[in-house]
Amino acid sequence: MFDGFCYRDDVDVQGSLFAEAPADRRPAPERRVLSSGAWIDVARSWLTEPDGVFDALVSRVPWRAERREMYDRVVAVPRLLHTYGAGEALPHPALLAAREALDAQYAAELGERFATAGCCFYRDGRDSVAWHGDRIGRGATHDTMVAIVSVGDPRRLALRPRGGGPSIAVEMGHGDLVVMGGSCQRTWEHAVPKAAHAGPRVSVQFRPRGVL
Ligand SMILES: O=C(O)CCC(=O)C(=O)O
Ligand SMILES: [Fe+2]
Repeated sequence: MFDGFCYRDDVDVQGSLFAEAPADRRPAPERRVLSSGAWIDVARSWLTEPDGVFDALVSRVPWRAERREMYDRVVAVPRLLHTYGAGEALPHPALLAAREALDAQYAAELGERFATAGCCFYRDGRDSVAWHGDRIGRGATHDTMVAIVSVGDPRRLALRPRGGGPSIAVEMGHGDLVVMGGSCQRTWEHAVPKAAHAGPRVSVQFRPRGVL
C-alpha cells in the first residue's frame, strides 16, 4: 500500500538517522517586515495532506452564515464560518499537526501557544471579507499572531497600513501558510477581496486565546 510505504519510510528515516531531529519537513516561513512593527511570514505548500484537509473541512464542519461585529460596526460577511475553541477536536489530524508545528515554530517568539481555529468557507469568488483587523480581543492592544492555513482555490490576502498608504497582497494557495504577526492586527488591516473567478477555498486561522 502506498500510504503504508510512505509512513514506514518516514519512521525509518526519522527513527534511525535523525532520532534527535524534529520530525518536521515543512518549508521554513519567510518573513516580510511591514511598517510599524508588523510583519507577515509566508510558507508555500506548508500543510501536509491539503486535499484531505479541504475535503474534511467542506464536509464535516458545521458551517453557519454570520455577520461579524467589528469594533465600531457590523461588517457583512459573505462567507461561512465556524470556530473551534481551545481544546476542541479539529476535523482532520493534519490540522492538529499543523497547530503543533506552529507552536514549535512560534511559541518562543509569541510567548504562548495557538489555541483556537477559526474556519472560513469562501464558496466562490463572491465570498469575501472586508478590510479589518482581528481586534476584538488582545490584538487591539498587544502584539500577537494569526496563522492562516489555506486550502482549495487560491485567494488574495490584501494588507494595508491602518493610517493609509499603499496596500500589498499575498496569494494564499492550496496548503500555504501565512502568519500575520507583531502589531499587524492593530497597525494594519487585511481583507480577502472578491475575485472574478474562484472556486471554493477554506481558511483556517489559528489564534492564541483571547485574540479574535
Ligand atoms: O480568509 C482568510 O484567510 C482571512 C480571514 C480573516 O481575516 C478573518 O477571518 O479574520
Ligand atoms: Fe482577519
